Amino acid sequence: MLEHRKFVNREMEPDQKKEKVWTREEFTERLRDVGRSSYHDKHPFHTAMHEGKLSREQIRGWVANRYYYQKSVPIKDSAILSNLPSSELRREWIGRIIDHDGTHGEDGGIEAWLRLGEAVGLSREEIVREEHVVPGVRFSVDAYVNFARSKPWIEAVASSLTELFSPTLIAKRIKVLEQQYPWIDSKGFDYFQSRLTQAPRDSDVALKLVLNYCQTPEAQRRAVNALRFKCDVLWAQLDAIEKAFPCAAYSE
Ligand SMILES: O=C(O)c1cc(C(=O)O)c2c(n1)C(=O)C(=O)c1cc(C(=O)O)[nH]c1-2
Repeated sequence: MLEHRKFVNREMEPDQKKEKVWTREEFTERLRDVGRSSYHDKHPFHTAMHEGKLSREQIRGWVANRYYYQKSVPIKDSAILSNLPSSELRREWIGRIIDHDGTHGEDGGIEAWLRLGEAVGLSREEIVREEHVVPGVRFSVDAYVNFARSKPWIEAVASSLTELFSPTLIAKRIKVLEQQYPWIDSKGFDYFQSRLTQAPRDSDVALKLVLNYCQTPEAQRRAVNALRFKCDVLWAQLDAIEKAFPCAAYSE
């Protein structure tokens, strides 16, 4: 476990001198450092997925549990929206909710995730009933929604910056699923295809906001810590999934 990623006390790091404000470039690098050290692309469950080692049961467990994250993302974004102080900022953010919930006559990401569920052999009903969602996933996702509700909006925006790192992981995942898991109907991959354009656009907006609004050492430190928190949210989900669908089930 320890060789996969470094765990730090979020309150103590990063080591930023009180008086020093990072330049935009330095600040961006600090944020990217968080991804390099702590993003869930390095989680052993993802490593096993990428090596084609997951059983059907494990893939199904992952999809069924991730549904809880997917359905919570627009709730999280609605919480952020409610804390944004201007129409201009709310206009920037509102599209995220539509991306996931859809709009009249157009499906969103949650529907696409349910189609992925069907493509891996789950029924829509068992996903929506959350029969397979384990407590650790529920706790970590709920912590993310609560963070968005209760923290200053710019910290909540900073916590979404894991999306700076997701396109590389998702592009790899599409290839891996197609090549290593040919039993999955590739029609299920629409969700991931849409994220390849949505995530860079969203993280671009979020990064600009964070760079513009976090202008003191304290605000910058808080933004980095928010991103660390979010990496823990993603990591904890995979820990819980791995525990419920363990490595012993790798051989099918
Ligand atoms: O599959 C992934 O690895 C992954 C990661 C992330 C992320 O890094 O936060 C998101 C998503 N997917 C995703 O599908 C998604 O809609 C999403 C929204 C957010 C967010 O914090 O607002 N992150 C992510």
